[in-house]
Amino acid sequence: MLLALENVGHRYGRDGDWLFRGLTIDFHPGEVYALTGPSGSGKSTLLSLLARRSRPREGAVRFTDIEKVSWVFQNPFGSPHRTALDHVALPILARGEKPASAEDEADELMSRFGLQSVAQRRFGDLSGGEAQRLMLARGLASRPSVLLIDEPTAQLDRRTAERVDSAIRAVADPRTIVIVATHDERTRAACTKQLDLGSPEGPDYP
Ligand SMILES: Nc1ncnc2c1ncn2[C@@H]1O[C@H](COP(=O)(O)OP(=O)(O)OP(=O)(O)O)[C@@H](O)[C@H]1O
Repeated sequence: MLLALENVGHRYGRDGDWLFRGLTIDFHPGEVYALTGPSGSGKSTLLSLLARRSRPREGAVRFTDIEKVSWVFQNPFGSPHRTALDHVALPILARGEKPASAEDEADELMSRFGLQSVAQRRFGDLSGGEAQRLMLARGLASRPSVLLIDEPTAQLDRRTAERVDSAIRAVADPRTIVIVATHDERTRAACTKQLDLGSPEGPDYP
């Protein structure tokens, strides 16, 4: 499995400023990549290219054996009346697992993200940090080749954000390439590799 950028550059419009150019990097499963840079540096744009939602103006994004790309958005969303556990079990059932093994796998994911005690709580009653961690667990439950996470701590206070940062470490998975767009220095530090779109000398590579 390979996800790679080869000399990728992007700008909007024919005469727009280049957001980034010459990005070349291979992304590997098991790593958690922080994608950082100031507002407007192109983090969301690069996530869209990696999700195949748009194509780069120059260079190429290579997808080899990438079957599924999932997103975790900035604002957690779910079914307010369903339990937290259901949110994780459903994508496992959707993969075709039997109910008993879906339940075991969902339990394992809930404990991995410190959510055992809220497993039977309704989604609508979760705190912001719990809901955000649940989104990470749900993201992994669908077993994507690539998991894109957009600003996971933007809406959270500092203490809650710290628990999400430790969940960022838990999201590392040998089957999955994880890429986290973030402004947050602590979230960045929680990742295993860093890709900075905003450094004065141009992009920094891991
Ligand atoms: N569809 C579009 N058409 C024209 N310009 C766009 C489009 N999408 C984004 N831009 C511009 O491209 C630049 C980069 O936007 P992008 O959202 O990728 O940055 P970002 O680093 O994710 O910013 P933030 O941290 O504020 O979310 C911004 O100046 C934005 O206004």
